[in-house]
Amino acid sequence: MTENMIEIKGLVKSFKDKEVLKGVDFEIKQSEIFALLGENGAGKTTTIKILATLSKMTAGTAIVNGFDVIKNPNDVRKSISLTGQFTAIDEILTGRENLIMMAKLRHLPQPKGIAQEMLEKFDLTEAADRKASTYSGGMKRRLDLAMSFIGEPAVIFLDEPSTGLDPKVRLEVWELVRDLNKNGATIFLTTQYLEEAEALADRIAMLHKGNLIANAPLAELKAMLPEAEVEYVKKEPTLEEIYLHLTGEKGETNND
Ligand SMILES: Nc1ncnc2c1ncn2[C@@H]1O[C@H](COP(=O)(O)OP(=O)(O)OP(=O)(O)O)[C@@H](O)[C@H]1O
Repeated sequence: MTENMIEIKGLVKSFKDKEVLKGVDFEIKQSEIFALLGENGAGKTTTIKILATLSKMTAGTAIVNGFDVIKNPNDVRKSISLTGQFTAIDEILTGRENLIMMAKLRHLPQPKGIAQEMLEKFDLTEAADRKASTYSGGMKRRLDLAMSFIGEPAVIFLDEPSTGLDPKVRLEVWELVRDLNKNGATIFLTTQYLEEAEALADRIAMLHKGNLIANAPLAELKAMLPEAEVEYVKKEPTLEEIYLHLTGEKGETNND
C-alpha cells in the first residue's frame, strides 16, 4: 500500500475576477516524481505556492504529508522544501555559509558537518568559501538543490529546476533530482521542457486553462494517441546531442 504524500481536491484559486485554478484534483504517492506541465501562466507556480503554504486557495482542500495546508501550515513547512524560481540562496554568504544557515534553520545537530557533506555530494567543495554571488548559474542551482536536501524533507518542490541552464548542467540537475528521489523524497516538479518530464517523472499531469487535462504515467499518455505510422526519414541529431558530442560530455543518448 502506498500512502499519498499530496492530496488536492477541488482546488480553486482566483485573483480578483480571474480564476486561475478551476477545481483541480490530484494525488501524489510517496516517493513518486510528479511533473506538472502547462503553458506560461497556466497556474503551476500558483499550485506550488498553495501547497507550500505561501498562498491561500479560494476553495478546495490540500493535504501535504498528512497535514492540511490551512489548518497545520507549520507541520507542512517542516515537511517540505522549495527550490527553483524561489531560490533560497543568500548571495552575500558563501556556499558553505548558506548550507550551514539552512541546517541551523532546520534545527539539525552539527550544521558544519552537514554543510561539508553537501558540498562534497553536490560537487561544490572548490567554491565552498566563495560568495554565492560569484557562482555560475549551474553552481547556484546545485547549491539550491543541496539546500533543499538538508534535513531530508518528505516533499521537495522544484519549480522549473533547469530553466536557463545549459544542456550539460541540465543533465547534472536531473541526476541530482534522481538522487534526491532515491533517498525517498517525493518530488513535485514543474517544467516547460517536455523532455524533462519524460526523463524524470513517474506521473505527468497537464494543466490547461485552469483544469487538469491529463494525469497519468508517460506510457499511458503515449497510449492515448494512435501509434504513428512508420516513416522512413533520416534521424538528425538534436542540437543537444551535437553539443554534448562536441564538448565530449556524455549525454542520455547511446551511440553503441
Ligand atoms: N498575485 C497575483 N495577482 C494576480 N494575478 C496573479 C498573481 N499570481 C499569479 N497570477 C496570475 O495567475 C496566472 C497563473 O500564474 P502562475 O505563476 O501560477 O503560472 P505558471 O503556470 O507558473 O506560469 P510560468 O510558466 O510562466 O511560471 C497568471 O495569469 C498570473 O498572471
